[in-house]
Amino acid sequence: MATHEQLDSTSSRPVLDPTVSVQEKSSKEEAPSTLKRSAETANLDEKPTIHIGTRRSALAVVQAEMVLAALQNAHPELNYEIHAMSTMGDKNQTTALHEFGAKALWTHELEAQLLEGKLDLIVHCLKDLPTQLPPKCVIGCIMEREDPRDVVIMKKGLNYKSLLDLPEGSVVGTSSVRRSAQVKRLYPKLKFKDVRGNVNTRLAKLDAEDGEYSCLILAAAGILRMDWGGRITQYLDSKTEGGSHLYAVGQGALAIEVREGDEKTTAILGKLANQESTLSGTAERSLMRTLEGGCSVPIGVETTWVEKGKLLMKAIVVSLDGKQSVEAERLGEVLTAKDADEFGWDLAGILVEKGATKILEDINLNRPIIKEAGGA
Ligand SMILES: NCc1[nH]cc(CCC(=O)O)c1CC(=O)O
Repeated sequence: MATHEQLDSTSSRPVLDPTVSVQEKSSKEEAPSTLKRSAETANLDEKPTIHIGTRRSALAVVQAEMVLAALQNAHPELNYEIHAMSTMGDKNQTTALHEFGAKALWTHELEAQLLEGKLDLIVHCLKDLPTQLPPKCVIGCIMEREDPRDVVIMKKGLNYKSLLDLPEGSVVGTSSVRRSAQVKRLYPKLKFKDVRGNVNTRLAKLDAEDGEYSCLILAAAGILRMDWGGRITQYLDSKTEGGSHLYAVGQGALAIEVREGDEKTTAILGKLANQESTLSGTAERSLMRTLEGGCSVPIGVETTWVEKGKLLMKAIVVSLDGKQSVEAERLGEVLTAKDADEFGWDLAGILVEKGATKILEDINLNRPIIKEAGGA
């Protein structure tokens, strides 16, 4: 397919970049989670090394360092190295994300390294992981979720706090159709503009004096991990004044991808897994898989444990212009992965009964179809 070349021409071959790899040694004076130039690369002892793959953005590297710290704590008998790598999605900053129509763009170069054995695990935001992983790749664990909500960050110097405060015609920066569709639905007076790049780049664009954005909508999790929580002016959720705004499937949770059958690495990850985050993440992903949505379609969710083993999940599907929407919720017992899968599937079924398919079909019909290189 011609689209293969189109995408490939925007990227060069992925390489593991030694300048940003971290060689962890046993020496106590080294802060375990500090990224440093690896001048001295030799391990001074015989500890086996776990190779951790991640994308290269500042947030991705911070996340990999969090995982490294947790692993070091659980298994100090091992060495860890972070390999940060540019991916095709990082390099193509011009095409709107939803036009790629393929989430796997962000991950398959890392997965190739995983399958070759050059990496032992890959740290991802669960949100960025396609619901269908490539053959021989599996989720080894889902860690405890950070705040999953979206947040509003106002431009420096503006005195507004919330979306309700913004005057007519204000420009909201977001590249997510889930965010823009939900906000359009509630605030038709606002305008939307794509904002690309890593979280730090986006904040710089927001604050630029001649910048056109009044605010950005981002995931709380990324902002909090970068230690920029002070910039958050509003948290968005189902109870927000002005109207409900739901988050992306998997948002806020880190997931670790491993080779299928790699018992050794899977066992090492045991202590990092979080049961509630695993079950809610599984239920959300089951809903999305059933609706065949990706990050490119406006599906929002909110899952809450109302008591131990009892999950409440709200979901919304919105048309791109915000004019049509379907909402549903479900409360039930979720104790196992199988329960979680069925729970998500059931809620998807309710959404379909209420007309979600029509909205999703319209979106898919109007999108340029660009298939991922080698993708199905
Ligand atoms: N789209 C990129 C992306 N993938 C995951 C997060 C946030 C961190 C997380 O969900 O764990 C972000 C940034 C954002 O949406 O603001």
